[in-house]
Amino acid sequence: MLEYLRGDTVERVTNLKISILLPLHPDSHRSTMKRGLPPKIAAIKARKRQKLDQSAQSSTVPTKAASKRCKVKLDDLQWEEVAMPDRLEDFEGFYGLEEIEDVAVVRDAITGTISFESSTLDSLKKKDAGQSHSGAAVLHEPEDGFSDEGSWMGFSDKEGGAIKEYLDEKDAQDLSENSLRTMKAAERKMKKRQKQKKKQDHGKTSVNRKGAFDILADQPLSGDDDVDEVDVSAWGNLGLSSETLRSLARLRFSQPTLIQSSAIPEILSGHDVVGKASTGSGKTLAFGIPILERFLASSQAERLTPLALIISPTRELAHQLTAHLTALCSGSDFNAPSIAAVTGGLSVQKQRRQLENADVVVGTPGRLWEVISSGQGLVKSFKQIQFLVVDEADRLLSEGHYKELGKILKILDCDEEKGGGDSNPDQTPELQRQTLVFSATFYKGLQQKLVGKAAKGGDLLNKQESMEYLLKKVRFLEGKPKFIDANPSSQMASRLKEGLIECAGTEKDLYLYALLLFHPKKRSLIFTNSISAVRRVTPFLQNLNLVAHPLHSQMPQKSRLRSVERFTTQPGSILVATDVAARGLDIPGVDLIVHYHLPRAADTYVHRSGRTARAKASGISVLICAPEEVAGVRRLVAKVHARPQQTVKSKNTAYFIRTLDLDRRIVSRCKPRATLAKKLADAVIAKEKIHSEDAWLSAAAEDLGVDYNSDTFEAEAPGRQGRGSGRKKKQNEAGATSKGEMQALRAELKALLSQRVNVGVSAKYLTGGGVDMDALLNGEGNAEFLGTVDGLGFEA
Ligand SMILES: Nc1ncnc2c1ncn2[C@@H]1O[C@H](COP(=O)(O)OP(=O)(O)OP(=O)(O)O)[C@@H](O)[C@H]1O
Repeated sequence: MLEYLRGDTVERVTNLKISILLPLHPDSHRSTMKRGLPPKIAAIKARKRQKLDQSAQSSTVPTKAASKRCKVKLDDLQWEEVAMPDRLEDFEGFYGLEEIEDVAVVRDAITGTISFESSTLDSLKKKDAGQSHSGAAVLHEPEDGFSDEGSWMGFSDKEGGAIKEYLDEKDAQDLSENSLRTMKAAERKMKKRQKQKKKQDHGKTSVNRKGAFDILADQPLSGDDDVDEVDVSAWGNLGLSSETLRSLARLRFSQPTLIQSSAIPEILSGHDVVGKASTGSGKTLAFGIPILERFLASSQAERLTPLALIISPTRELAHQLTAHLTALCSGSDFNAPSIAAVTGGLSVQKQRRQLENADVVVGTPGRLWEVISSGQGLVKSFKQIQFLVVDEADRLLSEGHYKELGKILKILDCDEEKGGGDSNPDQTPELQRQTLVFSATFYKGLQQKLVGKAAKGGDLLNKQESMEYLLKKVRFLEGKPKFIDANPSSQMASRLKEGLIECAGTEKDLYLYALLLFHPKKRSLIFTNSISAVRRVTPFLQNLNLVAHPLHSQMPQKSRLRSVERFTTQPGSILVATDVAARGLDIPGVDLIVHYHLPRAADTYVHRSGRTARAKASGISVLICAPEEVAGVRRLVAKVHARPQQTVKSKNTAYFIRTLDLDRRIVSRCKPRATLAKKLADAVIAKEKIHSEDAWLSAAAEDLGVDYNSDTFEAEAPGRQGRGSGRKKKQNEAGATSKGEMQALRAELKALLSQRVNVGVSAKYLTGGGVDMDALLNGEGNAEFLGTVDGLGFEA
């Protein structure tokens, strides 16, 4: 039986476990501060003691029920501190939790006074009697310790010595328990590695169901015979181990990219590095290879804490980085490091378990903070990492994203033994880790926002400014990191073609569809600025028989991964996404990027466009904009292409993004089907919305005990004529489309989709590459239209 203990209202309970949360202050004899222990160490000790006590009791005390109880004062009870989650140490020792087991709370039936009974002292006495626990404390009969009034008088000196002896013994056991745990952890790690090795030997992967990123991890494997034929001599002067060179051969990476050849030697020599290089230029391996080298060089037995922590702004990127680094080690003849992804949307418990064995941890700031700070001992373990990598650094350090990263950095940097932290810089411990910061973009606007000024424009930061900005946010080993700018003149991929399509704001859906028809069966990524647009555009395209998948942050994590997986595996599929997909995603074979909504900032334009033309591939990035947006877009793109010393205003040299030529007759032929597809999509969305609003209002009305009728509510609700009423009206109209009307619309659309739109198309497109003759002859391509985006005015 268990009851709450509240002042003197407590009833007699047996085997009560009392847990109280009490403020610790220096005067309290239970305070961890009084014992001179930092809260965390006290917590660990308490945990160990608790375990030992439990095992001692289970081995020495016959049963709790059978043991004899004696009266004891509340304050004389053997309170035990409870290990607190690391996060609570942020309260700087203000709170502590203590608990005690096996205490009976007794209320005198006549006087109503409360007293406590415990059998713990009794059990200690039994240990002394040498029943099973050698060297246990010597205690007198519990009754001897009580005064005539029955209150506990405390231990004599002799007895105090006995307790000390008992505790000393426990300390010795603490030590051996500690080493036992260390050995067990090492054993677990070794077993895991052996398992991995076995799987590698059998050419298996550790995942049953391959997701998008698992596929990436498996991708580059080839037979060992082929590996010997890959010439990796170009990596020769970077000082890499034979194991890493073999892995690179397996990946068929015969030479390093510029950022890799510049950054790897610096990192290997122990420097902090800030690396800037264009999208798709191999920044992941620029930090991944040195981490692998350090892993191979260090003895596995001596490392029981993670070697590296890699922080990514999005979940998808975190999983991709995990897969990319796994691919580097897949099929290798060495024991591969264990790489754990710690991202939101997946089980925290599972991730905590994975962390126990992880050599490299890749995660998003929010989940990392949650897992590290609420775990026990994880902060200590992460303080020992040798590499901290901040990928997409300008994003992670920007306003709105820095909060959680800042908390992680603070907790890793603070010395809890001295009460240090960034509020107490003198006591901030010396750094042991290297910090590696990577991105394709570092923006001035970011820095201005962070120092509280309004951001004007989005000018690129030069080296000096980037440094000043970074030094404010991140601690570096040497005070000043090495700054490596692999592409000082441009952050856009060299094989990227850019263009814009001008159309009325209300016709973006139509032009998007037409653009996709000009680009049949090619993997396309469409960016919008809002989740609602993703929800609308995806079914619109699906209604037009295009294979489209949604991706936004409000989707469940499993659906997010599924969308990316399908986009990666289905040829010619389309991903409609918010900017959650803008950074870092490395999906092979993305041919076309469409900015359905204009990017809000120059860095977003760079990163969105960077999802194509990666490594040595080529690709196309197209902005769809309304006439009034064109001038702004041109300025934004010119800014992105401006060289560091060049002003955007110097018209002669400024980059000028071309307007693409879509055959307007084809666009107008697409209009009826696009209109129908939009109508159908809007109707479905409106029905869903009305249904969910209705369900919410019905539930609210039920809670309030009032009747709810949606029609009356609509008619009588105040303020319904105000802002948004037009949209609401449209939504209601769309939602009112009957089943029969929907069926008729679908049939009409089906008939339209069975016709080709480019019958009798201008010969200009046939001869100018507008029609893909190979696809036509092979019976491939789009059923409605045969063409390629090269017909849009790009030079072949
Ligand atoms: N040395 C190399 N040779 C050939 N391909 C490489 C090499 N290094 C990396 N790659 C490939 O290049 C692609 C892009 O690499 P990665 O994702 O690291 O780019 P990134 O610079 O981080 O891009 P972003 O800025 O968009 O995040 C990946 O598919 C990767 O496998």
